[in-house]
Amino acid sequence: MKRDVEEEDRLVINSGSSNVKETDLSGNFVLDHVGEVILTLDQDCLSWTRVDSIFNNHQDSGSSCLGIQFVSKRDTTIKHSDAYAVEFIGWGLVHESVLADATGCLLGHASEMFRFTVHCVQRSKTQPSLWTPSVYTFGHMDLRTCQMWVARMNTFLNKEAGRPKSLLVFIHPRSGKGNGCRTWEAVAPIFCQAKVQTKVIVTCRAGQAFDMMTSISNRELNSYDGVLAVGGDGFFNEILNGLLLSRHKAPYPPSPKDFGHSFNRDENTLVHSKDNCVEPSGQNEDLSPLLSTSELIGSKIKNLRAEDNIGHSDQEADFPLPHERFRFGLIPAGSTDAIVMCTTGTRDPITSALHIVLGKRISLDIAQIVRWKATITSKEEISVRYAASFAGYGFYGDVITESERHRWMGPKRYDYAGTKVFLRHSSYEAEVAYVEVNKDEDGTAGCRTKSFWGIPKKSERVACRVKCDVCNTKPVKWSAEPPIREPHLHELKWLRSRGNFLSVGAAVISCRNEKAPDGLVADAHLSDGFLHLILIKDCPRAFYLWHLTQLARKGGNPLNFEFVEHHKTLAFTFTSIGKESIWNVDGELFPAHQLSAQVFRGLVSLFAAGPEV
Ligand SMILES: Nc1ncnc2c1ncn2[C@@H]1O[C@H](COP(=O)(O)OP(=O)(O)OP(=O)(O)O)[C@@H](O)[C@H]1O
Repeated sequence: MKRDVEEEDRLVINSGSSNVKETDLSGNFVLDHVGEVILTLDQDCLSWTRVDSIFNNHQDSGSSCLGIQFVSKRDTTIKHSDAYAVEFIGWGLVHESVLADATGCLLGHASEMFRFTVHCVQRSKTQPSLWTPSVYTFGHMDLRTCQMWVARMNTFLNKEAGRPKSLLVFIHPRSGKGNGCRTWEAVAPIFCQAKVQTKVIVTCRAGQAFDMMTSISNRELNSYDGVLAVGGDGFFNEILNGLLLSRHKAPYPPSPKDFGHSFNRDENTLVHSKDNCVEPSGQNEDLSPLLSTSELIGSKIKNLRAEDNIGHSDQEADFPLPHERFRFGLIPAGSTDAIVMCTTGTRDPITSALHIVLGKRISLDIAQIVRWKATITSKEEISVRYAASFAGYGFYGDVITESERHRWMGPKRYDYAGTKVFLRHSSYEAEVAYVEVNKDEDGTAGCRTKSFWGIPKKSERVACRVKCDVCNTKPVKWSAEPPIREPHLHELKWLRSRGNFLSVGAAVISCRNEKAPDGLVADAHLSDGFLHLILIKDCPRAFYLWHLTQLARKGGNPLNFEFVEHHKTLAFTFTSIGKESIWNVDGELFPAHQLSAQVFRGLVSLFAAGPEV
């Protein structure tokens, strides 16, 4: 007989409790390695109480035998929001008693019965950002009872919003220490258990993921719930650019009147025809023969604009940005993995995979960087890049240039290159103009220059975290729109800084990583719509070392120095004046003599919940 939902809702099996609601299911089961429990399922969670209270105060943390970790007896609830799979696993052994002998091994007997497992997330007690998968096995002698609980649990899990069903996965096999494929193998079972379909592509060359993201039709892209990068920040940047450069329609950044390029201030559009876009010159290749990988991609990116509709055969299918459903995901396998650190609070592939299968969502600001000239002598050649974490010049560009020469060293190349560039102590003359942000637009915004050369002051920091108030309280009008639009362009107040800089940097997010635990800008937010412009003026090497050591220290104050300018802004322009360095965009090389940049608030979403701090 067909049982309708209402009738099923009233079903209560072996209810030993008078508190059970009509909509709940309740029944006696055996929880593997715990014993007999009364199991209750309601719309928020699956919970249990132990029938046998003899062991209530015994072994209340998870036990192990021969290296196998068993469930903790202290845990008595699994929230649906923390569960990602429920599976009926058939007939087999369930361990019923929990006494441990002197060696910690479990004694007692096991019985055969029908079983189902619940896969969920467990948060580390010492490091709340670190998540591990955990599995609970419940047994019952009746097949139909087990199957019904599985079906009902799955009904609740299917109601959990935002969980992905189908993902496109790119793996960079040579990322970081060359562990891209092994990293994916370690997390792939989580996707299988969660019944997430994955189309996996292992890249054979730099630029392949970019090409595929550019040429994939919107219809096919819309058939996925997201795209995952198994690799580092540079690989993520490649995928991000593949999607945005061909689909994001937006005016180029605003600039001061004397910046000297063809941004049409009246119409808020950029006047550049295909004639403006020249093919990569040999000169460019000469400039940095070592940069072959990223410049190869760069040259492909160069003239690609959303308006050209390159690679889209199905123009009728739209791909709106920001996209309501489609998200990016990042499984860390790279050398720095700053984006993962900032968005999950840890650098752990399993944690990232769990954020993804649980369908977590966080918005991310994205900077649009428009290069007008690659070198002082080159013709105007417009090239656009999007950055999710950081764009830097001077020290940062030199480190990435140097490190590219020593890619064979793996992640250690950054220490080597950093030391070499630090000892070189080069400074570069440049002019930076940036948009002043009024205090009423952001209470903490505006220009901050530091007051003295002495002991740094502790600054007031509101770090970005899970359910961040700063990221979630901005007016909707800011969302994913250009930060400044007509008719407000003429109202912009441009401030300037000109001089010799050791580095010029623009942080979109805090850029935490293992070398800089709080990041370059500890109070940068993932989606507040601001860029943090960090200008480090030429100073004695010892002072610069002091700044770097503050950067490397948890709780340090790298920005509280007289020679450091920190400006929260919406857009900036940069022109090199004397000797040149190279820009570093999300860890990838980007030669630019003159560029402009702006930030788009929450332009893309990531499968992540934010850091627990
Ligand atoms: N199969 C491949 N072979 C070589 N390079 C590749 C391949 N796939 C992607 N790349 C490129 O390698 C670059 C670095 O990738 P990734 O970020 O994963 O590594 P990484 O070791 O963390 O390096 P970085 O610190 O520069 O980010 C990216 O620009 C990416 O385009």
